[in-house]
Amino acid sequence: MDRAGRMLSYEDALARLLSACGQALPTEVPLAEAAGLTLAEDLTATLTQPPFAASAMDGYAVRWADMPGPWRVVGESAAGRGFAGRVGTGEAARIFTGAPVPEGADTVIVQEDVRREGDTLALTGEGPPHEGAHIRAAGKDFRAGQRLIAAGTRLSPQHLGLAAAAGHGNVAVRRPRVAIIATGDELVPPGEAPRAGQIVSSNGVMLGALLRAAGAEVRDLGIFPDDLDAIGKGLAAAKDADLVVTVGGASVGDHDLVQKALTDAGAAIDFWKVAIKPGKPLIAGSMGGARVLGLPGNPVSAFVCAALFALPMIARMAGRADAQPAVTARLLDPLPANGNRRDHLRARLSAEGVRAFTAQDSSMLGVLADANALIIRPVDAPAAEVGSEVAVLVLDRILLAP
Ligand SMILES: Nc1nc2c(c(=O)[nH]1)N[C@H]1C(S)=C(S)[C@@H](COP(=O)(O)OP(=O)(O)OC[C@H]3O[C@@H](n4cnc5c(N)ncnc54)[C@H](O)[C@@H]3O)O[C@H]1N2
Ligand code: MOO
Repeated sequence: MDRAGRMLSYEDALARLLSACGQALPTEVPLAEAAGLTLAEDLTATLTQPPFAASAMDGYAVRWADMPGPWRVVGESAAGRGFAGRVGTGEAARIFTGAPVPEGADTVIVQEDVRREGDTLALTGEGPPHEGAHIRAAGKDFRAGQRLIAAGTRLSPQHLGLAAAAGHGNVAVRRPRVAIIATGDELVPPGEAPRAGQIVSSNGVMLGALLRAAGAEVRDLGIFPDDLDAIGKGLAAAKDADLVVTVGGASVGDHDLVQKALTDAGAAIDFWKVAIKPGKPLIAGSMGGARVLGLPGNPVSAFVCAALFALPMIARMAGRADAQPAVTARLLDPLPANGNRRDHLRARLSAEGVRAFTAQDSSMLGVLADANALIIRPVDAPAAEVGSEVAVLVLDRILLAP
């Protein structure tokens, strides 16, 4: 709800959250750690690739004017060890893939097309199709000074290869810092045996992985009991983050203390409750320089809220354009009319279409783990027949979105 007491729509909530997000400060990271992170500045080549005219095949470097031979072999050019001499009229140099083309030569003949006896080389096959055949010109890929990757690009493994070839060992990225605080007296860490009334805190590890995969630097601060002082200590430890994510204690129960702990810590609450399902009791605010998202404790609610709101916030803080990972798909089963909250049904998307799971309780991690998509049901959507088209959030895509 906003201060006027209305429950916000998904669209208004997202717009408010995004407008409060500034860009995280740039930081230098080694290329080996940069996959999935967002480039802070345009990346420009400091090297030319290939740095020299290079052979694309194993064979012989010759002058096109001397075709169809024969030739006298005068030297060898290997990758990393070029031929210092010159290829003159009637001469050839043995050459290997990736090796510099010697001065004087302008064409490479593949070795399958020649017969060599001693230093004499004769054409036996078709030979090169044209002057310059099988030679990669210097700078064919890129040249020093050329802008190769734009600021705001999410770095793929291919971008890292390009950046390395272009002369970079490090890159400047924006990696928003996220702190995660789980709250609840009933929680024990993963791997620990719960006693009576306790459950394992599955949200920290799930959200940490989700947000890390989205390009954030995540600190999971662990579990804090339902106690104002304890949650306050967690918030104090989180305050240098760009985004503080609390989970649990967001609702109306006597032990749901997150809002109170936030205001005690000096945070300003922007809104509480969004017209979405699951995840209605979402809290949004700011604490010093940090944005705060208070996610509901039910694991599916926490996941859906993080997917819908935390991921676009991280993208904005990282300097990326907002992603649009929704697609349309045909329904394989009918759906009933929707109510007054935008619903996000755990579903399975295949080449044939999309099918919602029968069980949609927001505590069910088994169904969430089987789902590869969320069917989006707009507010007041009418019942939908088999074969009708629905909007679908593809879960793989929310992480890979550029
Ligand atoms: N009277 C009302 N009750 C509830 C409402 C409401 O509007 N009126 N909203 C419901 C909805 S919707 C949700 S969602 C939940 C959210 O509640 P909280 O954010 O306060 O979450 P908790 O009460 O702390 O926990 C809910 C549920 O999730 C489990 N949980 C909590 N943290 C974790 C964790 N880190 N890992 C795994 N599971 C966790 C917790 O044990 C509870 O079972 O409120 C409804 N109630
Ligand atoms: O919205 Mo709660 O997240 O329905 O379970």
